[in-house]
Amino acid sequence: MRPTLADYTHIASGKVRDLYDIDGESLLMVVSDRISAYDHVLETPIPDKGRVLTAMSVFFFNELGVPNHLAAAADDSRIPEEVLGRALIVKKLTMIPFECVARGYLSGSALKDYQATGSVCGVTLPEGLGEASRLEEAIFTPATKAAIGEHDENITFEAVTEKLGADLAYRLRTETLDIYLRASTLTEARGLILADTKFEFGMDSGNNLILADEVLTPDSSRFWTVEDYEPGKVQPSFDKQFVRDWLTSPESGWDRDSDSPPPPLPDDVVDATRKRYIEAYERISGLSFDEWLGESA
Ligand SMILES: Nc1ncnc(-c2cnn(Cc3cccc(F)c3)c2)c1Cl
Repeated sequence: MRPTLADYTHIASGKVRDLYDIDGESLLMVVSDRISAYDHVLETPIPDKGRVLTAMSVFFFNELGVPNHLAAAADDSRIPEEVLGRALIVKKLTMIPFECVARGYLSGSALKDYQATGSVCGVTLPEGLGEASRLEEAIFTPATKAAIGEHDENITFEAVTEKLGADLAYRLRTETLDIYLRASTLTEARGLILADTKFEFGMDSGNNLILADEVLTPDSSRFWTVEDYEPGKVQPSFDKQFVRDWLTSPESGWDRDSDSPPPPLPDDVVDATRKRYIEAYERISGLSFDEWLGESA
């Protein structure tokens, strides 16, 4: 007989995820089927999104072979039935208060910083770069963790050093770039560009650096297709483009610049998006999503 979520203490919520305390040492990280777009959490869930993103994190935690916070199998008996397949038991860590972002391509806030200053997080880049330019070498672009609804703020490596000391700052940069390089090599061989990704690290009681949170999911990363890659313009998001296109089409009746919440998504957009998440997982992992535990929504 599995426990229920009510047996656990809710301790944090992100836009699409929730964190519970199990016993003071282990946490339950629950991924919902919610999807966000244009800084709004949409009212229409994407069935199985939580399970696919959980399966992706587990695949990469196993693939990368670096110390991580997974503390039990994905079918551990402490995981409630209602979240089986989209929840993981993780070791409670002392989290490092910075988002560790690796970028192999210039996009989003990094592109804005580059266009304003010629650099990103204090790293000067070559002239003449634009939207989605591939960088000769991936860069470490740390950021402060913003509250829900706010944007993370890019900071310099020196600022991280000031806060954490040089040793830990160097280790974070090295780990972040090493993992990005290995993951992006793997995904690109399967036709998907990992343009950038965000890691979170924590320290365990033995003062070891542990890879935590979600890893290399479409919520923590930008995925583009190799096939459609064309620098100089905003690349279509592998997983969210159907949602973005519909929300900005006349059919939705929504004005992105207004404060009004986005309307519910039509079934065909939901279904196409669900299929994209499953496609990303199956192409990257080489596994069938049908084999992943939990009930398909
Ligand atoms: N292993 C860990 N130990 C201690 N704390 C965390 C931790 C705290 N915050 N977050 C991000 C977050 C916020 C909201 C919902 C989420 F599912 C995740 C992760 C972790 Cl992963």
